[in-house]
This record gives sequence, structure tokens and C-alpha cells, in this order.
Amino acid sequence: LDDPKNALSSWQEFDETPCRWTGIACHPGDDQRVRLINLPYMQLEGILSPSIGKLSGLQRLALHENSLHGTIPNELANCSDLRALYLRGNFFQGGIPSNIGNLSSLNILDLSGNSLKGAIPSSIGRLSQLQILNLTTNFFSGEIPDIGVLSTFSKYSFEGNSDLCGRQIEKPCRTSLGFPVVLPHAESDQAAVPAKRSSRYMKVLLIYAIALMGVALVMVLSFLWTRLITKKERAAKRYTEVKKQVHPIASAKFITFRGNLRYTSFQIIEKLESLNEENILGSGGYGTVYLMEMNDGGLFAVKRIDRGCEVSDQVFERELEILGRIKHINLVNMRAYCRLASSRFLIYEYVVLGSLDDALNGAIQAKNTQEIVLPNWSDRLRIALGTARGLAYLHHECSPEIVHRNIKSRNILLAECMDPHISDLGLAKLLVDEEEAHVTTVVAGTFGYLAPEFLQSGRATVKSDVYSFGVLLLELVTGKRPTDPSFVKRGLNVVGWVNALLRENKLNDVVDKRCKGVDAGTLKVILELAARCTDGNADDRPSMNEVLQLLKQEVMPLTMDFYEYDSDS
Ligand SMILES: Nc1ncnc2c1ncn2[C@@H]1O[C@H](COP(=O)(O)OP(=O)(O)OP(=O)(O)O)[C@@H](O)[C@H]1O
Repeated sequence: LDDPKNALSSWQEFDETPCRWTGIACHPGDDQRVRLINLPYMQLEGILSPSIGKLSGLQRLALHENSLHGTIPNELANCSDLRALYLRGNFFQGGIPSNIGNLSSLNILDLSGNSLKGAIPSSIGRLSQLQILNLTTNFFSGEIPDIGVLSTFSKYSFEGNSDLCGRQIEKPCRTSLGFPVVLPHAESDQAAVPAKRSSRYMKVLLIYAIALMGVALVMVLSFLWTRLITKKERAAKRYTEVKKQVHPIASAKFITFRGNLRYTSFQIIEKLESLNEENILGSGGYGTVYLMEMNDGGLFAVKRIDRGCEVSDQVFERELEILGRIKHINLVNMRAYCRLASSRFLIYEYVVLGSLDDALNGAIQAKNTQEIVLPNWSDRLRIALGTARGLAYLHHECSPEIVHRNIKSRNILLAECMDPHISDLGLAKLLVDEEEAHVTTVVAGTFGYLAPEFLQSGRATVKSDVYSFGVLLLELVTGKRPTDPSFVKRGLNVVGWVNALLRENKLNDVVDKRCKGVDAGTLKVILELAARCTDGNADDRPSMNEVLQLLKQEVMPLTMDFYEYDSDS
């Protein structure tokens, strides 16, 4: 295996036993046979060697969400104790080994999100212990055998294989004449049959009867039949060609971050596929955001990123896994990622009140009274403090540091009680290259927030984030967008406008008239801090840690919840 992350450094060839290697557990006792191989999400590359079949005591093989390729070896069926087989989210090709029915202890079979093709072996029907079957998003074709345990699974086990048919997915298999037909399976499955001799006899009779009827039909309608079949064949051929164009993508992928969601990938994919215009929450520079409601009422915000010519899926997904590990109370946490044929979907926790931009511009209504809720002074201080905490975490606690690049009030989302959550982290870097990045952010409405050196060079740094944070502070104080016409028409931005008023000692003119509870002491602190953050010289701006310390000292006692806030992350 190729191990780019060096996750398998403990795997030393000359160790007496592999039982202490990462991802390996052995049976208790003397024989030390391998019981479990658990190596998901490790970016492993390579093939699954046929020698896997020698692990006779193997009970769980979990290699999901790696980059393995090649075929699934037939020898795997020798692992007769295997209970759980997770190969989801790799690049396996070829078919499912026809002898898979030998794995008589198998409870879980998850081969979804690969590039597997061919027929589904009927020997799966013999796996009487099987409880979870996931063959979704592959290229399987033909009829799903309606036999044994295979009869008990529904469409959710087979979705995303456009050429499958059968009762389980409510799609009849048809001939070119339109009659239902039993399609031959790819492998002859002798082992499945012995217990069913009498039913085989019945089947033979049935086939003879159908054949006789067919011959009769041919004799009666020979002329018409010949004409009809050619016509239908032509139509069928055209249909297949169109279908291929509609499904050009190699494979789909589903990754969850920060623990499992309480939903299966089928449930999520089903919901993703049903998102439509009615569910749109908004759209930005990178795609459209939808509200996704699960059947039990669970809510997610889903950002749909249409496939363009940006980074490859592999690079994108590798970076996402890093972003997916980031977790902080003041960041919008990413819960999952799904790649389907047309789009990539980033699935986030839903932050209920919407953006700070909405809040400052009167778009938030009270639940019961429908009255517009405007953040008061204590709310605004709380938003400043929480945002500083989230940014300081990205800059100083993450390694390597994460530059957000797109701090603005539309990317500060508010949860209940006006708790701020920074959204869109890492996307600017992930979705557009350095050159394009600042052009995109300018277009995306970030203009007034960008530090002068970022505008000039297009290179974002932690200090350009500090500048944007300073602009955000001014927005909180003034209630005006940084590109408000009242200062743009005077040739100023919000920084120039505030500075001009302060020079004239018109402190009161700076403050948002609608904001209740402003106290002069903290107002002065915030304005001074905003001035330092928006200093034209990046080196003279404070770091986010310094900003946070100052806000903690000066502002925290005035926010509603300073006890609660007194612990980091
Ligand atoms: N996790 C979320 N919870 C609730 N609403 C969200 C969430 N993420 C985004 N939204 C809503 O969707 C809208 C669009 O978000 P999006 O991040 O795509 O655009 P933007 O922030 O306006 O622009 P940009 O792409 O430049 O960041 C936001 O204004 C916000 O109201």
C-alpha cells in the first residue's frame, strides 16, 4: 500500500506479530490471528492483495474512504469469519467476486461509491446473516436477483446504478418488445441452488412453457414481429446512448466529518437529489446554499458547488478532510461531503438566524411576533468577541495556520442568542487559485472588507483577515455596509468615513441610531481597536490573539454570557 500520510509507520516488517500495528487487532490467546483491519480515511493507495484470503480469523475489514483500486480479489471469500466488509469510497473496478456467498457470517457489506460493474451475484442471496447491504453508486447492471436475503433489501441498497433493474428497485426488466424478462446473471451460481431441486424443476417447466408460447407468437406474428423488433432495437440503442451522456461521471463519494451523522448515506443522497429552488437559502461566489430538511426534522445547510474546471476531486477531497477536522464553537462546522455526478455538496450544520448582514439590515424576525429583531449593543459585542475567538483559533491554533480570506458580515452566521459562527472557511483557497481568488472575492461582494495590500497583490495573509475583522467591527458599530452609498459617494470607504467623523469629534454620528444600550466606554474601545485593525500598514495591525485578549478584558463583562465564554474553543 502507498501510505502518503505515513499512517502505517508502526507496520514494521520484522515485528513478531502485527497485533500492535495501527488499525490491527488480534484474537486473544496464543495464535494471535488478525481479527480486525480498521484503516478508513487514511488516504491509502494501492490494491487489495489476494493474500488477504490467508487471514482466516478476519472478522472486520474496514478500508473505506481511501484511494484503493484494482479488483476485489476472489480470495477474500476465504475469510469465512468475516462479519463486516467496508470498501466504500475507493476506486475498485471489476465485479463482485461470484464466490462472495461463501462469507456466511457476513452482517455488513458496503461496496458503495466505487467503480464496480457487471451483475450482482445471486450468491449474495445466501448470506443469511446479512443485515446491511450498500451497493449504491457503482456501475452494476442487469437484474437484481430476487433470491434469499437479496429479496429483503430495498432500493436504498442499489441506488445510483443506472443499468440495474428488478423488483427491489421497482424497475421491471424488459425485452426490446416491452415484456418483462428474467435476464441471465453474469456468473453461474451453482452453489445457490442445491437446496431447491423441486423449484428448479418448476422453473424448467416454466421456461419450456414460455418458450412454446414464444414460438407460437413468432409463427403467428412473424412478419409484424420482424418489423417491430428492428424498430424497437433502434429505439433501444438510441436510449442507451443518451443515458451514457447523462451519467458520464466515474464514481460518487460520501464522507462524513466529526463523527457519524445520524442518517445513512442513502437518506442524505435521496434528500440531496430532491433539493430544488424552494429550498434555496441564498447563493454566493462558490455556489447555491439550500436548506435540507430530513424526515425527522433535522436541518442542514447544503452548499452545492457545480463542477467546473477547478481542482481535481482527489485534491479537493484531501483538502476537505483537513477542513473537516476543524472544530470550534464559533465556526460553522462541516458535517459531510457528497460528490454526485453533477455537483459537489458540502453539508454544514444549519445556523438558524441567518447572517449578520441579514441581522443588521432588518431581515431577522422574532419567532412569535414576526417583529424585526435588531442586535442590541450587548449582542454586537458578543458577535465581535465570538468572531474574534473563531478567527484567533484559525490563525493561532491550527497548524498550518488557516487564513479565511473572506471575512464579511454575510459570512458571520448567527445561532440562537446571536452566537456568531464564521462560515466558508477555506473555500476561497480550495475553489479558486491564488491569482483568481481576490478577483472572485471582489465579485462576491467582499470589496469593502479587503485590506489594501490584498487588493494590490491578491495575496491573503492573517493580517488581511485582521483588516477585514476591523471593517466588521465598524459595521457592527455603524450598522452600515462597508460600501454604503453615503460614504462611497464621498469617495470614502467605511474606514475613511469613520476616521473623518472621529477627527471632527462626531462620535455620536458614527453609531447606528437603531442600536440600543450603547455605552460610551466600550464604544471607544471598539473604535480604537477597529482603527488598529484597519491600519494601512499590515505590520502595525494586531494579531487576532491580541485582539481577542483585548476584547476579553474590555468587552466580555458586558456581553450576556461572560461566564460561559470564559473557556476557549
Ligand atoms: N450553515 C448555514 N446555515 C444557515 N444559513 C446559511 C448557512 N450557510 C449559508 N447560509 C445562507 O446562505 C447564504 C449564501 O451563503 P454563501 O456562503 O454561499 O454566500 P455568501 O456568504 O453570501 O457569499 P460568499 O460565497 O462570497 O461567501 C448566506 O447569506 C446565508 O444566509
